[in-house]
Amino acid sequence: MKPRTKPAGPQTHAPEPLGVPTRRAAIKLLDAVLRRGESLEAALPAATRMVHGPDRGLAHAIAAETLRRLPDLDAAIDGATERALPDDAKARTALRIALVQALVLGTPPHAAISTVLPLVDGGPRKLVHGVFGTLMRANILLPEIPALPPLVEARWETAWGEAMVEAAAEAIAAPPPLDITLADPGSTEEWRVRLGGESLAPGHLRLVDHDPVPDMAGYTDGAWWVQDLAATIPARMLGRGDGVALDLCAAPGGKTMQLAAAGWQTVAIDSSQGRIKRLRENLFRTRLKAEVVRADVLLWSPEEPADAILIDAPCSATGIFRRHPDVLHRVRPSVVAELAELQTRILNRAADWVKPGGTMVFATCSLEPDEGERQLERFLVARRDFAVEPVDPASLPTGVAAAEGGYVRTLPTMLADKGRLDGFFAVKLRRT
Ligand SMILES: C[S@@+](CC[C@H](N)C(=O)[O-])C[C@H]1O[C@@H](n2cnc3c(N)ncnc32)[C@H](O)[C@@H]1O
Repeated sequence: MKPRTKPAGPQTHAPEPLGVPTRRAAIKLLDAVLRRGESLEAALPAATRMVHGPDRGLAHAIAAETLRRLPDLDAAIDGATERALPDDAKARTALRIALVQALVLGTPPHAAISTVLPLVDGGPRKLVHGVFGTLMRANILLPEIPALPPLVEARWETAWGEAMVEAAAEAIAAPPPLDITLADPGSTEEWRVRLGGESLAPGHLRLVDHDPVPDMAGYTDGAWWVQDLAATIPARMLGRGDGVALDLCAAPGGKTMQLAAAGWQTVAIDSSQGRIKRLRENLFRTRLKAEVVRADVLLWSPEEPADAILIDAPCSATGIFRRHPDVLHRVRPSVVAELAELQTRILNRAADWVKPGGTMVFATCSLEPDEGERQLERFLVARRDFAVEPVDPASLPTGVAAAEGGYVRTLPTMLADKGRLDGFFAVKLRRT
């Protein structure tokens, strides 16, 4: 006879204490970046599947702030532990997110630790509790100017010098101000009066204090879109539209909208379905017109050569580290080398699509010379039918000038008293 068992019923679990799933999501985000080399943006949907509404934003904020302050958080942890914890130890991860909440995000210490401890149950709970308590009792503060990860610091010091490294460290302390681009540059003063802020170029406004973007006047009506000032430079370099412009690697469409608003007959090409969807939504909201093509530019080609081409090439994105601090921890030299090779292929292919006498702008939001200056050097050797076209100084934002080689290089040292600039490289080339 079979032994009697309890009838199977629905499984019940004790509900987790409030706030714990959000911290678990933050840890998943950190794992995705630090262990698997994914971007925060790409990891967000899967990591935050179990949290909703504002808790998603909180999970993202905990992970992003941890990445901003990682070397300083680790230094604090190492100063309070007898033996250094391995980089990927559960205890270190738990302490990082408890500390960042208490020291940066203003979470009361008891809430910061009580929402983290359940995540190390059955593991190093005592250690985490003890180290956190020691640091709180010592009233530690993180340094005002964050430390950059040592490998990034060394790489950027070699490329740009000490002053740039200092500026980058200051810049990582907080997310950048909000830059917006107006569809009609002629309305800049009108919108400056309505929204406040400062204009650093025609059609640009920089705002420090503002409402959530969708609630701001003019957003729903499509009068403007969010776009970092440095990111507007490549399309500014092409000037007013005169013919057909191909926008390669176009989504989510910041530069497509600039080109369309400047009068170019614009064709926007991108391979990503999700990002193309956002590009279409942006065009719909701003009522700007462009032909949208979903294609891999390494396989696609236009029916006819174009008057102008803008290549905002896929890159390491290290220039936008203020908004995407994950790049500081996941972009290794091998990643830069791979992307530089892809950029070379896209650039050489697109060069054949420029009409004789036409222009091409190549740009990357990178602080790695291999994705900018070196890329240009290689291209000019390979393509004798192209020359660097001088940039009209009036097309550049306040405080930005072309370098001696005719290209534009922006660094976080620039506009230091006005909220700084992202790192960008852009060059305008003419087919002779
Ligand atoms: C720097 S982002 C573009 C940003 C965009 N230009 C803007 O201003 O909003 C690079 C884009 O390149 C696209 N991309 C990457 N490889 C591609 C390829 N082989 N063909 C087409 N698009 C590609 C990515 O999907 C991504 O949207």
